[in-house]
Amino acid sequence: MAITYTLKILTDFSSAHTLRDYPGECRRMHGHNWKLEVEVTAQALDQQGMVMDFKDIKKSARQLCAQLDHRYLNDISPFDRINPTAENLAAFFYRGLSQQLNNERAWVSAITLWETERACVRYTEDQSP
Ligand SMILES: Nc1nc2c(c(=O)[nH]1)N=C([C@H](O)[C@H](O)COP(=O)(O)OP(=O)(O)OP(=O)(O)O)CN2
Ligand SMILES: [Zn+2]
Repeated sequence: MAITYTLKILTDFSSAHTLRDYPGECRRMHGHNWKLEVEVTAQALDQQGMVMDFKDIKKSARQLCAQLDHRYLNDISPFDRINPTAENLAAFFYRGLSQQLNNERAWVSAITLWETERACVRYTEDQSP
């Protein structure tokens, strides 16, 4: 029987963006209170009986959010080059947090980014450490 544990933490940040080449009002500058969910998965626990300390996941997620908080996203790399869509932001968080948190036993398995209370993207890659 395969066992899988998936942790999830929630944090948030506020920032403005404009969507380039967008045929609607989102091409004008506007802001969101983004909500970020980070999932970390493992199939075995550490000696403390944890996948990973929630505190470590929250710390890394908050540090990355701080780079975007109260900023105009289109000014910040890589969103000065690629559109600051929910999809591209989710990939940015996935890659950044994977670099910081993944180890031989546990890995960032999904990022869910809520752009509004009614719309989010869930981003995943190959499910392996
Ligand atoms: N696939 C995507 N679609 C849209 C994105 C995106 O990042 N990925 N972004 C936007 C805009 O940034 C917009 O601010 C969000 O629009 P929307 O979800 O429509 O939010 P509203 O609250 O304005 O819409 P309601 O109809 O009131 O729910 C657009 N699309
Ligand atoms: Zn928007």
